[in-house]
Amino acid sequence: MFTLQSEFSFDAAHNLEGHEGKCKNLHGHRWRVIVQVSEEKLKEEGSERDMVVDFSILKKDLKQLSDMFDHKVIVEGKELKVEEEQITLPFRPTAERLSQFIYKKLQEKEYNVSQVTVYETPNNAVIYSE
Ligand SMILES: Nc1nc2c(c(=O)[nH]1)N=C([C@H](O)[C@H](O)COP(=O)(O)OP(=O)(O)OP(=O)(O)O)CN2
Ligand SMILES: [Zn+2]
Repeated sequence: MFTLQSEFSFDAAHNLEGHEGKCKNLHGHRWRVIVQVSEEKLKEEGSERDMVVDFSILKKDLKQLSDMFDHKVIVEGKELKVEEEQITLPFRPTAERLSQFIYKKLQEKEYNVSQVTVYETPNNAVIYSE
C-alpha cells in the first residue's frame, strides 16, 4: 500500500453554538489539515506513471478546499448580519465535522482518501477515516 500525505492551512473564524465554555464566542484559528490518500497500485502509464497521484494535482485540489475557508467565518446554517465573508455549513463547525467534510469533498473528486486530520489548535486534532 502506498500512502501519500499532503497538508494545507487556512485562517478562519468560527464559534460553537450552545458550547458551555468560551468556544461559544466568535474566535479564530489557523486550521492545519493533513490529508492521506492511499492506493495499492501505482499508475502504470502517462505523466503520473509510478505515482499514486501527482502531488501538483493534489495540491491544486487542496488549494480549492483551502480557498473555501480561508479568511472566512465558518457558520452553522444561518446568515450573519455582518459584512464578513462566510461559509455556511449544515453542521456545527467542530474539528470533527470539518475533517469529515474535507474527507467527503476529496472522495467526490475520486481520491481514495484514507484519513484527514484537522488541527484546530497546535495541540488538538481530530483524525477522520472510514
Ligand atoms: N472535540 C472537540 N472539542 C472542542 C472543539 C472541537 O472542534 N472538537 N472545539 C473547541 C473550540 O472551538 C476551541 O477553539 C478550542 O478550544 P481549546 O482547546 O480551549 O483551545 P485553546 O487554544 O483556546 O486552548 P488553551 O488551552 O486555552 O490554549 C473546543 N473543544
Ligand atoms: Zn475554535
